[in-house]
Amino acid sequence: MSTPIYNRVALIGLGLIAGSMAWAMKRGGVAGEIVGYARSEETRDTVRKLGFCDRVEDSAAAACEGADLVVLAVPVGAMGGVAQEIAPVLADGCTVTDVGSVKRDVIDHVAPHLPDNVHFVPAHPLAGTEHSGPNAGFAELFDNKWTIIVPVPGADRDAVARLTSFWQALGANTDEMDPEHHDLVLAVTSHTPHLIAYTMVGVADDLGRVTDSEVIKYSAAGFRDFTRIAASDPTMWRDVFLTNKDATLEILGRFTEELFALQRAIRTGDGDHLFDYFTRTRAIRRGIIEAGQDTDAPDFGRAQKK
Ligand SMILES: NC(=O)c1ccc[n+]([C@@H]2O[C@H](COP(=O)([O-])OP(=O)(O)OC[C@H]3O[C@@H](n4cnc5c(N)ncnc54)[C@H](O)[C@@H]3O)[C@@H](O)[C@H]2O)c1
Ligand SMILES: O=C(O)C(=O)C[C@]1(C(=O)O)C=C[C@@H](O)C=C1
Repeated sequence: MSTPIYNRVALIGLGLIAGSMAWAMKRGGVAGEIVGYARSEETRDTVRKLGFCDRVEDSAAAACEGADLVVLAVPVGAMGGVAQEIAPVLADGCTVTDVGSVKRDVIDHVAPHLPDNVHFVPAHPLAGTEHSGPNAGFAELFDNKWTIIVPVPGADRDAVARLTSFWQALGANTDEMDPEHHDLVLAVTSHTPHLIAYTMVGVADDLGRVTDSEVIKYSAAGFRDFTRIAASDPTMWRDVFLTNKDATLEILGRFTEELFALQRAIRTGDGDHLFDYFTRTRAIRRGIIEAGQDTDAPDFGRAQKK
């Protein structure tokens, strides 16, 4: 068993991400002790039975006492309130991090509550599933996925380096970004695609001439992928869109323009436009497969290139 990177890790919010972190910490001997807290008593009891925390406390403050790493793993809109609650008990020199899907808003709402003698190092693991809650976590979630570390100006480099080693020990690859760029990149690669999936499934549900049972029975692979994404947690995604407003609206504006252009090409029979567009988008997919970023993809993408 390797030497723990942190002696005591406090997880606040015990759902998919915290549960996966805890299982991955246990797998790699990354933490001396894992202490947890979630708002609902039912979740706390479930985690006591699941056993991914060594100790589950009945308040966020009690869970954070003596921790050298505190992880905020609650919906983005709840981060500020939790930071305010735990601030008085944070140990001198400890690191506070978060796993929120949006970074600018979390920094703006968490940093003002934290005392000067703790290090705040925001982060975002780019890994998840459509499932939520403590039963959804698993140790392999972060293996070979990216975690983006988003240091605040003047961040203590030792604290950043230690959190980076921590994420690497959980199986992730790491990169650094500033919060604005992070939020724009994620608006393109995660947030707007989720909104499109929610919309498409909503359209199918609203369509009177195609029944829900037909949608379920005849759903083709593309639509089925949309339904998986659209089954994601409503609280989490409500908070993502409310807190990454500007970047999401910018990407959505561009999306709508391109959609209208495609709509026009279909109406006017402009096959060249459709063909050229689809050729360009196929190159993006091939790029992802060639970079080894889609571990679910069959090998044919690479084989075809040879
Ligand atoms: N699900 C994903 O794919 C994914 C991926 C990366 C990052 N994230 C981010 O990670 C965070 C957690 O997401 P998740 O998927 O683990 O969610 P989840 O719904 O599985 O778990 C959230 C947990 O937080 C608890 N909680 C909610 N409000 C709270 C509060 N005020 N105080 C204490 N506990 C509270 C809930 O009871 C639950 O235990 C979110 O900020 C999300 O944006 C999610
Ligand atoms: O795989 C999924 O189900 C996800 O939606 C995970 C996903 C993503 O968009 O890739 C969702 C939100 C995150 O903040 C990070 C990862």
